[in-house]
This record gives sequence, C-alpha cells and structure tokens, in this order.
Amino acid sequence: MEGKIIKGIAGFYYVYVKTFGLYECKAKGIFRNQKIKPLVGDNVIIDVIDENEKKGNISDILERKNELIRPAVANVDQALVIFAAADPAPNLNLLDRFLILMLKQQVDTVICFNKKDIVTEKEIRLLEEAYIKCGYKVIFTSTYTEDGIETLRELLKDKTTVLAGPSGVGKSSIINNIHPDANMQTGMISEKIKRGKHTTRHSELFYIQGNTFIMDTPGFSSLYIQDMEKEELKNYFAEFHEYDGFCRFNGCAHLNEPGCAVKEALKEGKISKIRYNNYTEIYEEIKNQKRY
Ligand SMILES: Nc1nc2c(ncn2[C@@H]2O[C@H](COP(=O)(O)OP(=O)(O)OP(=O)(O)O)[C@@H](O)[C@H]2O)c(=O)[nH]1
Ligand SMILES: [Zn+2]
Repeated sequence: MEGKIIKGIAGFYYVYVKTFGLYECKAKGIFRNQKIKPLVGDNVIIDVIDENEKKGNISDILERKNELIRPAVANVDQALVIFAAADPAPNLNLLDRFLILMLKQQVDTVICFNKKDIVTEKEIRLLEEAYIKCGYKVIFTSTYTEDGIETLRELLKDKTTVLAGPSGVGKSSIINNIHPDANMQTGMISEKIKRGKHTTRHSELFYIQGNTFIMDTPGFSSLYIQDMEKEELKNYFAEFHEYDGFCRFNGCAHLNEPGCAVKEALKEGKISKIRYNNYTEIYEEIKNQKRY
C-alpha cells in the first residue's frame, strides 16, 4: 500500500493511507537498502504486518520532489506564512526573513494576513503594495467573519503546505476554520504516541482531504539568515530585479552608491520603503555576522 509519513517519533513512522487510515510503521531495511532516512512528507510503500493493530513496515521510499531542512519535511508544495494584519502589528522584518529563507530553499510562499476584521483599508493597501509588487500571493482573512477562508482553502487544495507564523496571529483558529476535524486527527495520533516514550513536539502533517496536507510549525519570534553572503541578499528581493544593469556601478548593493537605480525607484515610490528598509537592516546584520 502507498501512503504518506505524517509523523516520525522514536523510531516509529506514522503512515497515512487514504481510506485505510493510519499505520504505525518501522523502517527496517530502508536505511540499509536506500541509505536514506525517512522524512515526514515522504510517500512510501508499506507492508501491513497486522491490520487490526494497524502496524506495518516501510519497504520503499518514493522519489522526493524536494526536501526542506527547517522544518524537516519532504515533498512540500508551498509555504503559507501567517501574520496578523493587526494585534499584534505584523513584524514585516520577520516576514521578509521568512520569505528569504523559503526562497533559498526554493519553496513558493503564500502570505496570509489574518484579523482582517480589525484593520483599515489603508493598512491593507500598504501591505498589498509591499508584497504583491514583489510577486507574492497575498490574502487577507478573518476567522471571525470567515472572510478569505474559502480562498485559502482553495489555495491549499491538493497540496502539501507548511504553515508558519509568530504566535498569537490566529494560526490555530485558521487551521480549525479550514478543517474542523484537524483536531480530531491530532487526538488520534496522540493516542498512539501515549504508548510510546517521548512527548516532545515533533513536526507533523495533518491530513485535510483528497491530497491536501498541512504542516503546522511552532510559532517563531526571530529568524536568522545564515549561509549567505551580503552580496547575495539583493537576489532575494524580486522587486529590485527589474533595475538590474541600470545602476552606475556593477555589483551595486543599492545602499549608498551614487547613481543607484533601486534607490531612485525607492524615491519615486516604485519600491516599498518597508521592504527596502528591511533589506538594509538584514544586509548590515549579515555583514556583521561572525565567520567561523
Ligand atoms: N480580531 C480577530 N482575532 C482573531 C482572529 N483569528 C484569531 N483571533 C484571535 O487571536 C488570538 C490568537 O488566536 P490563535 O488561533 O490561538 O493564534 P495562534 O497563532 O495559534 O497562537 P499560538 O497558539 O500562540 O501559536 C485569539 O484570541 C483569537 O481569538 C481574527 O480573524 N480576527
Ligand atoms: Zn543600485
């Protein structure tokens, strides 16, 4: 049978097989034969050992489309990053860091600003201007009015999506709104795990329906850009790209160089100040990072 690993814990892998449910599996032989460690998100072939006990063995890991390092998950189609449009006010520097990290891992990101019910049109426009211009899909939702929830559901459909965002933005409310049974699923897995040893937080995929899976990740309050040269950073700001070759200096970092086309565009309001300021701040941080 073919299924998907939705959780791995203490040497067991929980494999979800459509219509048959969840199997607790070992991965005997896989390490020896394929020399890879199974990952959450892997599509696998399992041999059922005991149907009543729902136990099996993973006999094959199907080819991975991609592999994310943080969080550790395979076959991700996209990331959904959720911030509150207000309360708490969105930390857009943190958002930009997240976007850079996903771009670096070649994962498309959809941006969701929740709590639409408590922001003004003006604030919405500002956020749209900053992020739609650089090519992101941006949606505004409210779990109170359910505004945007249907659009979100459509965006997630038949994809494996990593959900991320700081805490307090309404991530749990959104998950519950998208799929009220998501909680049930957690319960189901927890029952099995209680018999195991560890209860620490591990990454886990929720099965929504059809081929839709989501992975919730712990809320974060800071992100560091590592393994990047400061000269590389500008490549992660898509709105700068149309000015490539128009700056006076080759290799212009768009900071204090004279004749900089990006700074000119900034002055003319063609580039978002928010994004540009985040660029300079992250640039400085990379520049001052200790090299080991
Ligand atoms: N105004 C408004 N408040 C919301 C909305 N969605 C969630 N909230 C509120 O925001 C607070 C946080 O919601 P949660 O769903 O617990 O947020 P979370 O991101 O999962 O937070 P953590 O559990 O801390 O990670 C709660 O008080 C919710 O009632 C919304 O659309 N509009
Ligand atoms: Zn420049």
